[in-house]
Amino acid sequence: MAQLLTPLHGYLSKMQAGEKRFAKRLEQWLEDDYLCWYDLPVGKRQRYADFIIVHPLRGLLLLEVKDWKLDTIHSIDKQFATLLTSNGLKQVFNPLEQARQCAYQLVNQLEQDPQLLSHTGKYRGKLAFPYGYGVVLTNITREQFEATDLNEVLPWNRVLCKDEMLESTAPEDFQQCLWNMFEYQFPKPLTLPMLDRIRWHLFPEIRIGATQGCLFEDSAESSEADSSSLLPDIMKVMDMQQEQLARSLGTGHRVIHGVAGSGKTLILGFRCLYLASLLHKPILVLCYNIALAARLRVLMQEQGIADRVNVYHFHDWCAELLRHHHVDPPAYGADYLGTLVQTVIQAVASGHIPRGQYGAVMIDEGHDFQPDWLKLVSGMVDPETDSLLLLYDDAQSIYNKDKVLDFSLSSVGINVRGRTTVLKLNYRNTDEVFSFAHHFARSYLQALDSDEDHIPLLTPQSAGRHGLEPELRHFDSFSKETRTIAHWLQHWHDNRNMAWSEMCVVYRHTPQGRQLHEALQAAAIPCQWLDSTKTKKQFNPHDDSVKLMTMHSSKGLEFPLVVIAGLGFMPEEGQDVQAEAKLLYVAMTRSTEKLLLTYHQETVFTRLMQGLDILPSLKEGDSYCIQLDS
Ligand SMILES: Nc1ncnc2c1ncn2[C@@H]1O[C@H](COP(=O)(O)OP(=O)(O)OP(=O)(O)O)[C@@H](O)[C@H]1O
Repeated sequence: MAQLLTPLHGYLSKMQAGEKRFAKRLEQWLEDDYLCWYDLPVGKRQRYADFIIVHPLRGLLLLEVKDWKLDTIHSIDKQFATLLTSNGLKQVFNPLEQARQCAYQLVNQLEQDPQLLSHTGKYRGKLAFPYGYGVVLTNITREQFEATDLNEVLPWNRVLCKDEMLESTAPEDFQQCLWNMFEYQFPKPLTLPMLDRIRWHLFPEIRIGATQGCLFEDSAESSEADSSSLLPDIMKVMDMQQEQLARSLGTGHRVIHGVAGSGKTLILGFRCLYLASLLHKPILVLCYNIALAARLRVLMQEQGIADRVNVYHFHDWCAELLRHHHVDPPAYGADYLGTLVQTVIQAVASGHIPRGQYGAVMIDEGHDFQPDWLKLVSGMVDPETDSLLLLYDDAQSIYNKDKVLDFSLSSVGINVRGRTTVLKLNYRNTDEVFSFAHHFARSYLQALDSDEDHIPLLTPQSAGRHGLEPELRHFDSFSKETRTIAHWLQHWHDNRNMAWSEMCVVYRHTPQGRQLHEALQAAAIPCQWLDSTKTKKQFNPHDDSVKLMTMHSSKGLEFPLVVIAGLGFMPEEGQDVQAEAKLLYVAMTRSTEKLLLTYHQETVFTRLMQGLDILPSLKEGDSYCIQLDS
């Protein structure tokens, strides 16, 4: 079965009858290695092709689908067709010319990418794979076609007719009609990286990295020669599952249950961008973590949609709702936050705060939300769109002390039967960091009963990127630990060309944060300490400073280098060991490249880590850390 990357269920209502039939045939009759998209704007000039099909050996095919009947075609030439409609004669483009132009635009763009070209032989300098284009006439049979002179403007091999896509048609015959539309065949199949590059060029919105998130290229007029010199060597795009998921999120409620680093926030970004161009009401993005909310706000600003997407951490949103609707907030005191939430819930119940205010609501890190919060938030979605997305990873639930999600989602107004997707592949961490974190945490993470309404605990898989082994370092005292960390940071900055903004130091308790901050200040290292609500709200990952924060604050964030300091203080006596282990797991999985863990006294965690045979044996002077305090 072909992979339809624009999943049919979201598009069937938009499709003409013939398009629906054709899409179903593609899904049924093409094998797994065919990729198909429907009705997406492609490339620089944002032209639409009804269908795009890519196959590793066959190449790239663009198709226009027409439900025309023979007697509705008044006249047709190579450029235009005149149709008899209920409103009289109507002139439209010849569909083959449409498909041809779209194909040439794309081919021109793809030919700017040296990695997609042949470098030898007669096709040197041309695409290293074939391409074709054609027309599907869903209401004209081959016999009818041949009885006319249509062949003069629609060559027979570039047309697939009604009787070639019937239920009774043999799949091989259907495929043959598609392959007749290619003029050439190449012996070598497209490699996976080439397929990713093609997707990168076709659909800017699925790019990851510098240009990730653009739904539209900067300028349709920008010179192709210019852009070719800027093409990255490695093109990162969403994987097929992520792309399919991102494109399939239509109306209704949806849960994405993904392991740490599986691209949940990436999909949220795609979704915001897409919906911002469609919806009239604002979009609400909520999370629990203040620093994550700040990071997401930066993301929305970078996408140019900050005016249409409201990002808050949950309690900030509650306070903002009260302010905006002139409802008195509770007095500061014990359980201020709990009372704040209850005040909002009551104000909504009494009609002082209207429901359904948002065109779409997205909840990142939904595992930290309590049932009454989710109920409140789900009531805020405009019933017309009913668009709610909950992103979730139980292994990272670090705030709820009680058993997490020990309630059904339907009990809080979230209806996701049949609409839960699981993402298991961790892209953020290197295989080394990922294995270390996973081996450490797995004995503490217990699976909950799972059905679609309750969220199971997932076993993550590594995407397989390799890097340095994590390191665990012991010191005689915590003060020596903090001074050494400061020295290492300086070393990486000066000798390893690492920007300050790429480094993060995390700790468990405030006194350790203070000591670390003092050590970094004493070493004159630019440092942003997220020690208050104000500084967390000001967090900007791009600021040229080392970030210092608690493990809780680090959730949802990522940095090339993560130093986890003060392991000797974890877990403290009387603390819930499982909860502390989860917290440590969250902190470890923030690292995209290097992970360093430090401690000054043994604990149950450091002993467990030393027992993990994946830790490297440390040789003096032979590590990426530098020797200090000789
Ligand atoms: N298909 C992919 N190819 C390459 N990199 C990817 C892919 N998907 C995600 N990433 C990268 O992996 C990292 C983690 O993605 P993201 O922050 O969206 O994950 P997450 O599921 O929200 O993680 P967490 O729950 O731990 O916060 C990001 O740097 C993102 O760019």
